[in-house]
Amino acid sequence: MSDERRPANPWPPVETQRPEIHPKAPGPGTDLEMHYTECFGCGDVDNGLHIHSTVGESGVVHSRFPVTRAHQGAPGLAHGGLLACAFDEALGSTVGNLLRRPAVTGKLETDFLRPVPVGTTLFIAARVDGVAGRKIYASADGHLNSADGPVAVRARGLFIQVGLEHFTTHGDADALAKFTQAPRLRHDDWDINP
Ligand SMILES: CCCCCCCCCCCCCC(=O)SCCNC(=O)CCNC(=O)[C@H](O)C(C)(C)COP(=O)(O)OP(=O)(O)OC[C@H]1O[C@@H](n2cnc3c(N)ncnc32)[C@H](O)[C@@H]1OP(=O)(O)O
Repeated sequence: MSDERRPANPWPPVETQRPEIHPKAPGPGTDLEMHYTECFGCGDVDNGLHIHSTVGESGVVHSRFPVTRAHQGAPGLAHGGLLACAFDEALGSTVGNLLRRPAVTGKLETDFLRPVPVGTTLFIAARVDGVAGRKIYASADGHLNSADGPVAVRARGLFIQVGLEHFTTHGDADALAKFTQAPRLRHDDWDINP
């Protein structure tokens, strides 16, 4: 089905406020470092997605996902679940870097409009659309092979702001300590009160 014929639900689905870019958010032109070396999306992980992101103008973050044979589902084509993963990363990174609020994915929906062949690079443009209390709504378009190439995948995500104890309670406290000691990620520069 073409994009135009897909039913369009209102987005964001609730009344929201305009997102406020954090004063210490990286500015336009900044290449974002991997937020965690072991992250499957942006980290230095064998057969990971190796996504690189750059802050663009007007609250847009541009991410590139080079699709390799390690990312196949059908022969020669990217696996849909890994494409969803790429958008989770791109959206989560946009929320985290621009708002500097720790947040986790509550809901992620994807529209797969065109196949994404191995050997292509998906250019993902993501933005924060609105904020309602702890709920942060973000969306992204994934273009084939260039920033203005045809849109192959679209995604919308709801991120829920959490306190840092979310990660120490449910995750690896030592890894989190290393994560938040990195100068760029100092958590006293975050908005951590949900
Ligand atoms: C400088 C910084 C850089 C950092 C870069 C970082 C990059 C990171 C990149 C990595 C990217 C990868 C990122 C990842 O992979 S994150 C990993 C994947 N996600 C998770 O593991 C999250 C698991 N879920 C939970 O922990 C809890 O369920 C959470 C914390 C989400 C909510 O449990 P909590 O008990 O705390 O809150 P609540 O249940 O009262 O909900 C609160 C509000 O939210 C609404 N709600 C919740 N869920 C949904 C839903 N599905 N649809 C619609 N609405 C939903 C809910 O109705 C309520 O609304 P309201 O009643 O208030 O109106």
